[in-house]
Amino acid sequence: MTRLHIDNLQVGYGNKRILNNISLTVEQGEMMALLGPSGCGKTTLLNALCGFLPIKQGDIFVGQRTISHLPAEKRNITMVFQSYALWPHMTVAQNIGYGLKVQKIKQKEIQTRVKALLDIVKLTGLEEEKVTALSGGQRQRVALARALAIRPDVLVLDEPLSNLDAKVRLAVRHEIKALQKQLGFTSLIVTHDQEEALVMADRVAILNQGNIEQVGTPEAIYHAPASAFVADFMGADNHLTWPIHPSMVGDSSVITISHTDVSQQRQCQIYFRSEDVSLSPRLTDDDKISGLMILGEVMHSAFLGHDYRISVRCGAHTFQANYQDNLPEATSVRLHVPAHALHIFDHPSEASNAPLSNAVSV
Ligand SMILES: Nc1ncnc2c1ncn2[C@@H]1O[C@H](COP(=O)(O)OP(=O)(O)OP(=O)(O)O)[C@@H](O)[C@H]1O
Repeated sequence: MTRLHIDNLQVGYGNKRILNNISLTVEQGEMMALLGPSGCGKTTLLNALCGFLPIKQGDIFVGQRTISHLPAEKRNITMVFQSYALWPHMTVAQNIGYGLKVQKIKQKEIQTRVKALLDIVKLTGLEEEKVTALSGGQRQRVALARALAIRPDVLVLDEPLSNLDAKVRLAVRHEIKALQKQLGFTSLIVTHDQEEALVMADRVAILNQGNIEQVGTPEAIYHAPASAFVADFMGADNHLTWPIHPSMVGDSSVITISHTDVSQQRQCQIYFRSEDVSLSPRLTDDDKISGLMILGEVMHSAFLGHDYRISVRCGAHTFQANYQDNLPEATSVRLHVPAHALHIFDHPSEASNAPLSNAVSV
């Protein structure tokens, strides 16, 4: 396996541009997750890499080799599809060995490789079964083994787990990750599931409307989102614009912030996760508090299992906080978010949408 480098790639359908100047490197042996909302261009990028879709501009390198001009079968990039795309009339072993047969590899060598792969994906004993007799998780492992059989330079996986039910999905997720570590294959996995990307990938690339918004380790993407889009997409579901316009806060509601990066002069957007909110059902007058403080009223509570999701109204705003108890409607509450959990960005009306520091002491 080897390094994949995408340089300034533009791809579209007819006159419709879908990917704008994408540059991305997946290091040798690395698993990169490509994460983004529906329609942002994830599948388009994979199709362009595999040679199923022509590129309009830019280049794709596998190691030192440029492959943009090569037909799909000469690129040595293999795709694992969401739908498995197995041959239903073939056995497990025939499916795994299919690509090797096409490459006219000797039968003995095919048998050796198929046997080794059956062992790796834990399907030994099922080699003579028809794939239609297998479960979804087993079929996806056959698809993975088939893809690995031809020893591709790069493996791309297009939402490989989305047809599996929740429990099997968790198991196969860990199996693929363990296999990737064991065999060290270079891979790009597409998903729209944040948790899947964080668990499986060494690094994550966030795609938004055909542009890369951020590339980083799962921790960096989660704790230090580079844009308002990434913060929102990665679960910072509470949002407000600062300074608050007086009309947005009622007489009995208060939002205050003590944060060195936030001034009354400069407009910014503040994002935070509901799990980072401390809710207290008593209104205490604590002026030593730092970070964001919000006084409001409970609108409703929803039972989540481990705790409750409390919706709190503050003027024209609604915020979400997690809390251990159910709270009656109209209870007065205080929400507090520590400074380090606030993700603060310039307002779009300002010059850029760059993050201001979100980890300063206040
Ligand atoms: N064959 C096509 N012709 C024209 N437009 C297309 C075609 N295929 C996809 N598109 C458009 O390209 C954009 C990106 O689609 P793509 O399938 O790459 O998104 P995605 O991020 O993979 O979405 P999802 O998560 O829903 O699979 C969408 O606006 C889609 O409508």
